[in-house]
Parts: sequence; C-alpha cells; structure tokens
Amino acid sequence: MTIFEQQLAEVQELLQFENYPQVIKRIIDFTLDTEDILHYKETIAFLNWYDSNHESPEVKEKLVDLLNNLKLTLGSKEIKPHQTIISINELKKVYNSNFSLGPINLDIKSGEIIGLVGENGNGKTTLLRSICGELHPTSGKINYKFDYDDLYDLRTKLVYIPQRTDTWRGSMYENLEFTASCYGYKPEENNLVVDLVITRLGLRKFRSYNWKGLSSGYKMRFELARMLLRKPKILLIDEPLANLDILAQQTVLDDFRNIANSPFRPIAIVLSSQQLYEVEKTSNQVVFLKQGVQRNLVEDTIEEKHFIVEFETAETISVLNEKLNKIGLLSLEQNGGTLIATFPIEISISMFMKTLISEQIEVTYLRNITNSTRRFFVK
Ligand SMILES: Nc1ncnc2c1ncn2[C@@H]1O[C@H](COP(=O)(O)OP(=O)(O)OP(=O)(O)O)[C@@H](O)[C@H]1O
Repeated sequence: MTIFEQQLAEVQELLQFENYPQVIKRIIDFTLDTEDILHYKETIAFLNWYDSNHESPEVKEKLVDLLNNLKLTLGSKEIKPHQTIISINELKKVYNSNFSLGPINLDIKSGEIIGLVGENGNGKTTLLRSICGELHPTSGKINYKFDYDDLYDLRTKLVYIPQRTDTWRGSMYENLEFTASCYGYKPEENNLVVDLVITRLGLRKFRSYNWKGLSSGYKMRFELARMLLRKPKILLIDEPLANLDILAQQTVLDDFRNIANSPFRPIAIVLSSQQLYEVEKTSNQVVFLKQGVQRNLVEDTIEEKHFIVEFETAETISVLNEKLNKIGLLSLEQNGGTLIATFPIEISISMFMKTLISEQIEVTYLRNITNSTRRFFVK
C-alpha cells in the first residue's frame, strides 16, 4: 500500500463515520496536491455549496464524488519519498551574554515533525533562527540538501514563523492574494489557491477580517496560511501552541501532521513548544534543550533506563514511600503537586497499577513517562 493509498483509506473511513470537517480538510490537501486548476474549481464549487447546505443529505454523495475524482488524478502521480533535507553537524552559537547553544547534531527529514522542547531561555528560538539562516553559527555546519538558486531562494524555502508576528494592513484575504501573487501562482490560480488554503486552516469565516479583528490563535493560523502559500521545504515555528486552548492545540498539531506528511509535497516542520505531551504525541523526533545542550530521547542511551511514573494523590510521602517500596521504589520526588516515582526498568505500568489498587492508593492523575522527555524536565 502506498502512503497515498493509506491516506485515502483513512479519509474513506472518516467519511463512513460522517466526520465531514475532517474529510473536507483532507480533501483540500489532496486537491492542492493535484496542482490542477480543474480540481481546485471542483473542490471550491463544493465548498461554496456546503456553506449553505451543511445539513443536506447530499453532502456525503458529493464528497464521495470529489474523492473518487481526486483518486483518479493522484493515483498515477509520483510519490515523493521522505528524505533528509537538512543536516546539522556540531552547530554551536555563542552569545556575548554567555549563553551557548550546542553542539547540536540533527537530521531533518521531509514529511516529519520535530518538536523542540525545553524550559524558557534554553535556546529553542536560537536553534530555529540558526536553521532558517537568521543567525550565523559560531561554529559547525548546517547543510541544506535541496536545490536552491541563491540565498533569496533558500530563504523562501526555509520559512520561519516567530513567536510575535508583525501587524499587517487590509483584509486577511487581500494579504493572502498578495502573497500568492509574489510566489509564482498564475493569475487564474491565485484566488482558487487562496480560497483552498484559507478554508484548510479554518479561516473561511474570517476572510474579510483585518489584523485587529483576529484573535492571537487565528493570527497564527493566518501566518501559517501565508507561509504555506510559499511552498516551503521546511516550516520553523516558534511556540505555535502558545495562545491556543487545549482543543485548538490538538487541531493545529493534527493539521501540521497532515500538511507535513503529504505524499506528493512532503515538508518538514520544526516547532518549539512548552506543551510537552501534545508535541510528543505528534512529533517523529523530540529534541530537549537544557541550557543549550541537546538531549534526544531516541538516542539517549547514556543513562540507565528506569520505569518512571508521574502521578497525583492526596496520600502523604511517608505512606507512599512505605507502600511503593514493595515494588522496589528507587526515588520519589515532588514537583509542585505532582509526584515522580522511579523504579527499576523491570516494573511495568500494570504492576504499578496493581500496587495502587492493593495498597489502596487513590490517584487523581497518572502518566507513564518512561519514554517521555518529561523526565528531563523533572531532573
Ligand atoms: N541576540 C541575543 N544576544 C544575547 N543573548 C541572547 C540573544 N538572544 C537570546 N539570548 C539569550 O540566549 C538564551 C536562549 O534564548 P532563546 O530565546 O533561544 O531561548 P528559548 O528556549 O527560545 O526561550 P523561550 O521559551 O523563553 O522563548 C537566553 O538566555 C537569552 O537571554
């Protein structure tokens, strides 16, 4: 099964369960993948009709037709393999302020999401700005393994969205039309592509809004729409989840996943965040930075492996120590209201849970963080 066939099967399943908002997003992705104006027009005709026919019994039938037509075109299109597009070797950046980042070693592949995590001031922004070429490394090298004509072309393909973005004038729609016209879309394609991208990012209702009228979460989505129109190889995004509620965070991460993993136009996404668990669920690689030093979870073989759980309970530390000693508790640390218990690696989550039940320890929260970068945070 090709990656396209897998994705098609996923969308067909969503359609079976009548999850229309998700199906429509994925259909827009496929439509953009065709790079064919006829498909753009067909999907937009459906979107315009759907605006006033959400409840119509014809929705499903129309979506099935759209999907079948897209399948015919995309079934014979060449699938792009995921390749290393940036290779970072021994990168170091030293500021006069004495902060030093690195050495960083990292391969970034198309189609993948890399999460950069770490507490405030640990070098996440410095690394993103180095990768996009805004900062010159003190030593080490960043190899860009894709074709580009000159530095301008390189910067077009490396798109960086900072934490705080600039204000803009006019409506969101006009701004996106302008961006599309600057980045090589034909005049007859311009509005069609803008319509598709705007809808894909959940901005359809807000197209006539100006900068002041948009909430910070929607401003971030606008920046994303603007950057996607540039057809980047890599998107570097600083704290995209910062102003979003938990549901919106999950939606945005899901969108990133699908946008990155296009069978025909895969891009890499590197994002920094404090939302550790959300990022870990979505990323192919997680890089943890502590005072500028890199720790990769998958490659972290230096330390001895332990079974580690994070939990919350009203029980006292002395009682917990006594009860959990029965399954070889090695340490019990308190981090705010949360407890972190470390055991030998032989202990499993089911053994831990059985002990909670047999020892009558009531917990209000529990998470196995053995394979999470969370354990770097709590050290
Ligand atoms: N241009 C600069 N000159 C000197 N020091 C700097 C400069 N930019 C950042 N720093 C320092 O480098 C360190 C790392 O900053 P950076 O912004 O990369 O961290 P961060 O992990 O992105 O933090 P946050 O999560 O707060 O955005 C900080 O101590 C910061 O003060």
